[in-house]
Amino acid sequence: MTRTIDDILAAASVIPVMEAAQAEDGGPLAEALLEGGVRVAELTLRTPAALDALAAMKRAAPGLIVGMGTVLTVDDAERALARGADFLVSPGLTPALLEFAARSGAPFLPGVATASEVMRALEAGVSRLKFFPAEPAGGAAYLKALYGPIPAAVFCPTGGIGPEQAADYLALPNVACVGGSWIAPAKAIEARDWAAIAANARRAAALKAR
Ligand SMILES: O=C(O)C(=O)C[C@H](O)[C@H](O)COP(=O)(O)O
Repeated sequence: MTRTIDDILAAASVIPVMEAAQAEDGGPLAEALLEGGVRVAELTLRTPAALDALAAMKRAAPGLIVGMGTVLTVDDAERALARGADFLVSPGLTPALLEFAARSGAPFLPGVATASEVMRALEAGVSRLKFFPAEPAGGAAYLKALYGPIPAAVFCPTGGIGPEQAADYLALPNVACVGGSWIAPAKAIEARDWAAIAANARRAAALKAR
C-alpha cells in the first residue's frame, strides 16, 4: 500500500528534525525516537553523512517513518529516495520538485511562507505544506489568519518552534503536526545522549493535534 503525505502527517503530532554529523549515530538515534513513541522523523540533508545516516536509521528501525529534509533539488530527492527515505521535505517549493513528486509518487512536503505560495501549491494539487520558517514568518497567529481565506491548506509548521510554542500551533484547525529540532538537538546527538533524546521524544509524542 502506498503511503501518502497525508498518512504520514496523520501518524505524527511532532516531527523531530535532525542533523547527523556521523552516519553511525543514525541507528541509535532512530531507536531512541521509536522508544519514546515518535513514529515520524526528518533528517536534514545538511551534512556529508546525512544519506548514510538515513540509511542507518532505516536499517535499525524499519518501523520509523523517516523523511529527508533540506531537499533543494531533484538530484537531492533522487539520492534520498535511493537510500530509503519514506518522504521528502523541502524548505521551499519549486516547479521542478513539484513535477518530480508528481511523477515519482514520492510523498512530498514542500515549504511555503506566504498566501501566494500556498495558492501556487494548491493549483499544483498539493495541499499538505511545511510552513517555514514558522516563527520568523509570523508564527501561529499567521497560520490562523491564513485559515480564513485558504482553509484547504494543511500545515506542518517548522522553524524556531520549541515545546512552549508547539501547543499553540497544534490547536489550530489547519495544523496537522509541528516540526522542530528540540527533540534531538545536534548537541545531544553529538554527545550520544540517547536517553535524553528518548525522554524528549516521549514528551513530544504526548503532544496531540486537535
Ligand atoms: O533544513 C530544512 O529543510 C529545514 O527546513 C530546516 C528545519 O526545519 C529547521 O532546521 C528546524 O530547526 P529548528 O528551527 O531548530 O526547530
